[in-house]
Amino acid sequence: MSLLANCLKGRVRTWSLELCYWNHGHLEKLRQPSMKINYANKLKLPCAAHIFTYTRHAGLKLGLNSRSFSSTCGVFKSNRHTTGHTNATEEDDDEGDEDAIGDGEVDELFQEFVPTAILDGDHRVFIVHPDVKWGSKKQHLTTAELQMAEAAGLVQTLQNWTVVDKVIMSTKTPEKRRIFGKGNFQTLTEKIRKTPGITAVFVNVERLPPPAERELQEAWGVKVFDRYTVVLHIFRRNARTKEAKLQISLAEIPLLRSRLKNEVANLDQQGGGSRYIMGSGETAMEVQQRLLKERELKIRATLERLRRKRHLLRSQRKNKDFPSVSVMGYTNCGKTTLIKALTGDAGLQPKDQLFATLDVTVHAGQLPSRMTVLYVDTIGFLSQLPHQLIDSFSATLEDVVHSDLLIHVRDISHPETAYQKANVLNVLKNLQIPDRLMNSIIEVHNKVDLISEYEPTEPDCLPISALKELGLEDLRQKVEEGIVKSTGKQIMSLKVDLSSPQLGWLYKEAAVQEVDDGGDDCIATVKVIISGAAYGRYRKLFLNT
Ligand SMILES: Nc1nc2c(ncn2[C@@H]2O[C@H](COP(=O)(O)OP(=O)(O)OP(=O)(O)O)[C@@H](O)[C@H]2O)c(=O)[nH]1
Ligand SMILES: [Mg+2]
Repeated sequence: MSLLANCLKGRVRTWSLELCYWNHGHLEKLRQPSMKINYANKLKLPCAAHIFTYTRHAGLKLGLNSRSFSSTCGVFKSNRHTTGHTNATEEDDDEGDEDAIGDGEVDELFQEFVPTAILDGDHRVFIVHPDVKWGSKKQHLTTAELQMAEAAGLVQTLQNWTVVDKVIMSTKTPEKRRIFGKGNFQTLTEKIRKTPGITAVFVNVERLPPPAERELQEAWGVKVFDRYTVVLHIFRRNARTKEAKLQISLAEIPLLRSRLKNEVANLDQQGGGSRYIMGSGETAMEVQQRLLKERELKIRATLERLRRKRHLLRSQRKNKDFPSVSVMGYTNCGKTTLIKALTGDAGLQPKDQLFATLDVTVHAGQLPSRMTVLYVDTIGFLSQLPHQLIDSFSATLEDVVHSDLLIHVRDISHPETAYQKANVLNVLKNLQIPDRLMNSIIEVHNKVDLISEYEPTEPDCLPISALKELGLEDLRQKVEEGIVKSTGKQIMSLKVDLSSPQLGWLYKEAAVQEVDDGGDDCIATVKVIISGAAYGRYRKLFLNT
């Protein structure tokens, strides 16, 4: 009490710090009406495991602005990365938009609460892959070695993270807290404890429940991560746009909840976790849970505002009559490289990195008939990711649902290519992509340049190399056929009277490809891509039929 009170002394204003709670049993109530709210920047609290603060002003209860709040070893930490990079996404143009969501507002939410385990710098990682040999959890179409290679790839994607050692250990009981049987667990624990210099263990499972995470951490004496945590960390480092940042913040809420449960369980062991906070009628756990709930609602509301804006932009695109093609596939399969090759958009930056693209971006390209299409670059998929993560990105993936055609890019040189395909189709199924789109998928086998003798593995697939620009003309042709089919547009040759407004009308309402007047001043043959509805209007207006 005295430490905190002394630290705060002398800083002015009308706010009051209502309570603070210390892990070593102190329960204090402070009432200092003359305290400045951003004191916490300067505070260093040597052994506070939790500080819960909320302020009251004119009867309103407000969450403390955590940008100015830091707890030395608390559940949350603030973090301020600077990201200089921007992506040309639709959201960039906020000017004149009354409902615009400011960068500051989003950054504040993004930086506000970060699960501490994610923040703690660089890691020397020991990877454990539980190999389930039978039962419903057994993975088909892949092997433990390939899964381990993917796990190592995830770690190596993170700058300054290194893999120190890896172990594949078989288990019959992956759902148990310790995941492995007694003997294997003991062998593993000895190996981990004997490996010098490791700072974390990455258990290659979808999600570890909080009690399991706590127990493993205690047994191994270092931080323990699951796939969810590692992937979120990659996302956090790669996020550029407002929407991606908010989606990540939303996906982190379950992690924050788990950490909270672990912290409170630790406090309970010390005899202090379930105490009521004086005057509030709530326990420490309840206060934090409430704050998290409030945060979740705020993020969801902001995402909804962005979603509405995205919806508006999408309908504007539709009005301009540009068909859209969503390019999706497993992470690192070459989606961005392909769009760059199809559109010549130099702004696109393909990278040999998992989850390089986190933002949906749209790029215009031309088809053989000179029809303009918009290619939508999307976030890559990964096997064994919890629904929460996919759900938080579902607003972004709405673009996929609303496109006219899908291209499924596969890295055909990858040893797990069949497994990756099964995962992508599974995610699409869960996203409830309409049948008409599922049936329109163009499957592209990318990176054929890396295979000495390519043999098609399924009918109707197109071999290409996005990097070497091979097979792209065939792909454009196939996209055009698909678009014509899915949009109900037709390619027609019309005899047009050049003395009437017909040609001008066609330029406005359809996509004119060619005008051939054959030396005749009055009549031209015009090749046009036109929707059934527009052609009906044309006939009514100019042909009286
Ligand atoms: N050899 C070869 N490499 C390719 C080809 N296409 C893409 N790549 C490489 O594969 C890596 C990943 O490419 P990206 O286009 O970033 O892949 P992505 O699917 O957009 O990846 P995420 O956005 O991370 O999901 C890069 O190093 C590319 O140069 C190809 O046809 N041949
Ligand atoms: Mg990409």
